[in-house]
Amino acid sequence: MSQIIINGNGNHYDDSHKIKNGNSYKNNNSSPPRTASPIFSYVNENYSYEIIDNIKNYLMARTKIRPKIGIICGTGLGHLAENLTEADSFPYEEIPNFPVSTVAGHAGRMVFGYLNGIEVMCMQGRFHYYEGYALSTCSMPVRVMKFCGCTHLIATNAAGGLNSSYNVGDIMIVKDHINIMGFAGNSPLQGPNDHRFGPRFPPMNKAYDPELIDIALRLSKEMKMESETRCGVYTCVGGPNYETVAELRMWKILGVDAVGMSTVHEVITARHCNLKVFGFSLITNKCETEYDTHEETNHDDVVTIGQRRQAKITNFVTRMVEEINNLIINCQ
Ligand SMILES: O=P(O)(O)O[C@@H]1C[C@H](O)[C@@H](CO)O1
Ligand code: HPA
Repeated sequence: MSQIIINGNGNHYDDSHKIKNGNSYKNNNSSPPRTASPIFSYVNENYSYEIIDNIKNYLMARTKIRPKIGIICGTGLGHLAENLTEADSFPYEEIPNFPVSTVAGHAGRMVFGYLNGIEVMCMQGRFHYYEGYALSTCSMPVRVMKFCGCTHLIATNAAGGLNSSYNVGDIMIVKDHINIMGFAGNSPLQGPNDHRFGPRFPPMNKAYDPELIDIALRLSKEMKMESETRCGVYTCVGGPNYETVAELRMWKILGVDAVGMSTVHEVITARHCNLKVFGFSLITNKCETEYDTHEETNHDDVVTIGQRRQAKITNFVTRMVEEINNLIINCQ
């Protein structure tokens, strides 16, 4: 029988949705559905410096991995984390003060390990605004990455291709974003600023590191992925509904190439605490900008395309991690 419980961390959850620990976790399909905790709903959660530090201490006491690179796996892209060796995995339920992942295609754990010999930490599942979390809650784990020692963030996502030249399966390196939710005054940095995280008014003109973009473009040539690699502008909508034709047409005029429901607030939080960012979208569907079509975007297709492209994405991220690691070593 399920019951609503409050765990030692103050998180409320229904134990009928609790994710199993251990190896059974590897198969995400076996996980029962999860629900966002009502305590987080629409509240601008105050994840203080001390709380983030506690989360860091919890994790660091339980893994020997000391990552410089943090990775966020987008919908259907969690396979990446399965490639980590000597991995230490932490289900979100078990991490003090952590929210839980509720979306299909997001396993819901923080994984530390080696990717081709390089120490990384990886969010296998992220948090979205439409799950009921404040933007600051959605992007809180980015600060945890910073506290764990990361200097770089790789943010990946599944997105709809709005640029009509994009094909399903393409990788779009994010060169910039348009913060549509920010236009309505919604920001992960809203509220009092703790300057120990970063400045009150962080610049955002180099949100996506130009050097990392150049490296990614070079890699795409070396990996013979040039014809399926794009470089464009991403935007994040609140979701969970996909967009109307009129909305998509408007964003196309505004210069958006790909539409998703994440990443922007994570990148803002990352830049606020001075992480260098590389981001890319897997184009999982074409955005429907005509009325006379029978096509409809659906989440199952989004997840399926992610799974189909997982080998390529894993190779690409692995090469990016190697390149970033070289940059880090050369800066020491
Ligand atoms: O977590 P990401 O941004 O990769 O997931 C996208 C946006 C929605 O969560 C979902 C819609 O299908 O995929
Ligand atoms: N719109 C918004 N988010 C998405 C889409 C889309 O078409 N595809 C995957 N995530």
